[in-house]
Amino acid sequence: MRYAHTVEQVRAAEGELRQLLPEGTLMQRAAAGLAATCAELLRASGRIYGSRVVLLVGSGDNGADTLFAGARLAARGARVGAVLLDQDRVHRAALTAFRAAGGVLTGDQREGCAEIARADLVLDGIVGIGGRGGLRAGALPYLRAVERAGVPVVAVDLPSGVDADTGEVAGDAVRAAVTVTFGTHKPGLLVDPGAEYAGVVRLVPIGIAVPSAAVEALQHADVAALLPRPSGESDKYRRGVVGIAAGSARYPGAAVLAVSSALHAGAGAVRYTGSAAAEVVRAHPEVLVSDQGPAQAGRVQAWVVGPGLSDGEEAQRTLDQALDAAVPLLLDADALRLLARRGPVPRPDLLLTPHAGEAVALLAGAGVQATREQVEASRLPYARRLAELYGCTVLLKGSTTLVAGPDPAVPVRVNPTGTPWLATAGSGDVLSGLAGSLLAAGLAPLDAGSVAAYLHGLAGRTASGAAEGAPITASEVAAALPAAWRDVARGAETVLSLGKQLRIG
Ligand SMILES: NC(=O)C1=CN([C@@H]2O[C@H](COP(=O)(O)OP(=O)(O)OC[C@H]3O[C@@H](n4cnc5c(N)ncnc54)[C@H](O)[C@@H]3O)[C@@H](O)[C@H]2O)[C@@H](O)CC1
Ligand SMILES: Nc1ncnc2c1ncn2[C@@H]1O[C@H](COP(=O)(O)OP(=O)(O)O)[C@@H](O)[C@H]1O
Ligand SMILES: [K+]
Repeated sequence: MRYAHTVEQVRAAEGELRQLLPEGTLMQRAAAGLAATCAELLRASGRIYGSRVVLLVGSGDNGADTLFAGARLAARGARVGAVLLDQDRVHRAALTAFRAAGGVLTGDQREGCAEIARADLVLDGIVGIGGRGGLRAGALPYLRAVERAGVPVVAVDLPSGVDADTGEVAGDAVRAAVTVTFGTHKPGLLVDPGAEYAGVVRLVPIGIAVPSAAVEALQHADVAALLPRPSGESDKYRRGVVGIAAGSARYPGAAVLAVSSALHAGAGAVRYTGSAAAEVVRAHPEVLVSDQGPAQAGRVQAWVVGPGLSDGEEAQRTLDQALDAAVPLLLDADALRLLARRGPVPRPDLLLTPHAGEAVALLAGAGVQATREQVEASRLPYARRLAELYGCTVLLKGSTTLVAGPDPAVPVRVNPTGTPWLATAGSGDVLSGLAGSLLAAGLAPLDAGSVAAYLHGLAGRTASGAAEGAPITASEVAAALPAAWRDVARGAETVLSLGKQLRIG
């Protein structure tokens, strides 16, 4: 599991440890880890000796870490220049160490920008966890120079301008190739839009012990431990039967897709009820179909209601029957809009899987007005809010998928395997069938949602191909689920080569 903690938690843990250690120890640990990563990057693209490095140095300890790391690089022969964003407020000891090691201060803004244009690497030490609001105006000319030169940036602790606790970006922020973060991950490094700015994230342990995380991300081993596997005692009923109420005359395909992924997940059998029975059986002869609603469709261990269901009276009846059944329930797509009309039905065994637009409808159903843009910009707070308002687990889909439970003390799960190639029609139907099947196999809603998102992301990547990828269909994502499952079950660490993907390992 990969954990992320809030600024408040980090500060409390650092405060405790600092009492026990000689002054400056934590900062030196941070600087050493930072310098080691920078040295590795410089070596990979040439050599350290004679390479050009520019430090963007803010007024706090983030700037101090950067100066101490710059001193280490200068001592190894790099030509390191520092831009002081606030000439009057700079960590004195760090500046002294930097100059003693041969580091130089750049002159005025023009000279600083010219240095950036020639640099091999820029370190962003403008602000770390002490940053508030968007970046201040003084830093912007240097950011523009970095963008013009296309020089890679290593962000120190987190990209300046990204909110550490939420991943929100108010105004400008640094776009890093690599972020070297200290002690623990910060939620803003794992959740978009912040995660987009962080690039590859590397954690430098500095010895702090932090309590229960605010956010966590599953890794292969965690998912492998949660995957339901049949044993010698198993039969199809004991493995769990999932019921799918989906599809309509207009959208029969949604039913086929949800059923198809449900068949490839943990359940031993899939029941289908709805108007697309003929299409479902043609595609998947192994499915038990019924034209009755959930109340008469036979026993299941979990229901999935919503993909392509439409929102008429029949759909409403289907939802009501599924809500009455005393088994775990996943609501997606049209069922979410129907639920929004009626408002929260708090149930610990309920899993909602909205995208941002459906989240807006659910929020409105609970009396909270928000726009799609607001939800996308503040994914973490809105996922938490929805889970609290609806008293159930919420999987918020999109650029980073989050799964939040109703108890605010339980960490929100962020999915590390997503790929934008999944933004293809019907891929949400595949996700809901998969998660429903895992619910039927006995996983708790938080586990079912996060394991489903993990496998769905891996399947998307597998279907799309390595590196740059290629467009995929939702059917191909469903077909790639067994490969994703095997990959996880083997326990092999998938080495995914692109920047964002490296966070998995
Ligand atoms: N606290 C500790 O024990 C450790 C802290 N470390 C470093 O210290 C950092 C936190 O240091 P600080 O608490 O001094 O805070 P920061 O250095 O993150 O930022 C605070 C300073 O930035 C200014 N500032 C705030 N918002 C800004 C904005 N939007 N634009 C420009 N300037 C802004 C403030 O006026 C203040 O002077 C961490 O991110 C990490 O890099 C590490 O050395 C590890 C140990
Ligand atoms: N930019 C993105 N990056 C990663 N995943 C995405 C992105 N956009 C959408 N997705 C994923 O694609 C799927 C789309 O689901 P959904 O919006 O319900 O589409 P549909 O209704 O067509 O099935 C979700 O799993 C979502 O998380
Ligand atoms: K920074």
